[in-house]
Amino acid sequence: MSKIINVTCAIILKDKKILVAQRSEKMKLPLKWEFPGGKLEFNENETDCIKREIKEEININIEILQKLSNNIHDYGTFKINLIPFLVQYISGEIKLAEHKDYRLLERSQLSNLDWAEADLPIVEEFLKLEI
Ligand SMILES: Nc1nc2c([nH]c(=O)n2[C@@H]2O[C@H](COP(=O)(O)OP(=O)(O)OP(=O)(O)O)[C@@H](O)[C@H]2O)c(=O)[nH]1
Repeated sequence: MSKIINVTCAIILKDKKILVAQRSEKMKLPLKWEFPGGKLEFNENETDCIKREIKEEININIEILQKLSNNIHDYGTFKINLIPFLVQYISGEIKLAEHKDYRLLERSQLSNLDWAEADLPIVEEFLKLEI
């Protein structure tokens, strides 16, 4: 049985749009769309983790608005506990360190993406929020 990995991710609001990122060919789950984020480090809390990961991967600073429901998903070869945060863009120029691409989308466009499977319930929950 594979060990569970704790991963934080951020639904980033910028100019009333939502930032989504595409995984590169070299990453696990190649070319899938996801909310950027990454693995929780030893002794790190979830909010420090998401702020650090977004700075490292996207080069921007964020403010946390709300935590959404986590989703445990088994990919077969690995299992993750995906911990989502709704966040607001604060500052910085978007520069991708690892991802292949990103988009700033309207809510109505989110359902059309080829998402990493673990993100699907998170997209659903976000679409039900009244924001
Ligand atoms: N950051 C992020 N990872 C996600 C999401 N959904 C999802 O299934 N994952 C998975 O969670 C795992 C952790 O992501 P990561 O970006 O820190 O690590 P990685 O696998 O690219 O790095 P690694 O190859 O060094 O292990 C990845 O296997 C990724 O496929 C998501 O929305 N955001």
